[in-house]
Amino acid sequence: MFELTKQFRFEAAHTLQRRIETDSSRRIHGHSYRAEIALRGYPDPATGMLVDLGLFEQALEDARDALDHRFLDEVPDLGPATLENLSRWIWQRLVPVAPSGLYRVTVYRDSAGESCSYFGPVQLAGRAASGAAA
Ligand SMILES: Nc1nc2c(c(=O)[nH]1)N=C([C@H](O)[C@H](O)COP(=O)(O)OP(=O)(O)OP(=O)(O)O)CN2
Ligand SMILES: [Zn+2]
Repeated sequence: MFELTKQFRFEAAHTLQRRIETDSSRRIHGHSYRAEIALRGYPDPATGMLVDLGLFEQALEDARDALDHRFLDEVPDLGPATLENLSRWIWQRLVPVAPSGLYRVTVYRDSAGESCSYFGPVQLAGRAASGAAA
């Protein structure tokens, strides 16, 4: 099994309703984010590639463009702009266009040492079915 990853960066603004740090979180402020998308599978013996990284990059461009230099509170279907919702939103945006083998979307906020990964509904179902601890 191979895992092939591609990253993109985006800068975006948001507000967040929280129980702590309420004032600063509710004010519009910005973060630098880094998204990593992982495909898993086996390379085509003829090309030696799981997928051409150029095609992979094209699939990510639309998601990056929809987030970069945006006010995340206004991005349709995102909900509160948390790392959790961002990673799932990118996954859902990629599902129709990403090469097969989409495995994980991780969104990093490096300045705070934070990240969140979304694995999609198929893997979650598999984990639950196998009795793996959450
Ligand atoms: N489960 C989650 N909890 C929190 C999230 C999240 O995405 N998932 N996000 C936040 C805040 O947005 C995040 O911690 C940033 O905090 P903020 O005060 O806005 O900015 P910082 O000064 O900490 O980070 P910089 O990017 O360096 O400005 C909270 N909880
Ligand atoms: Zn924030």
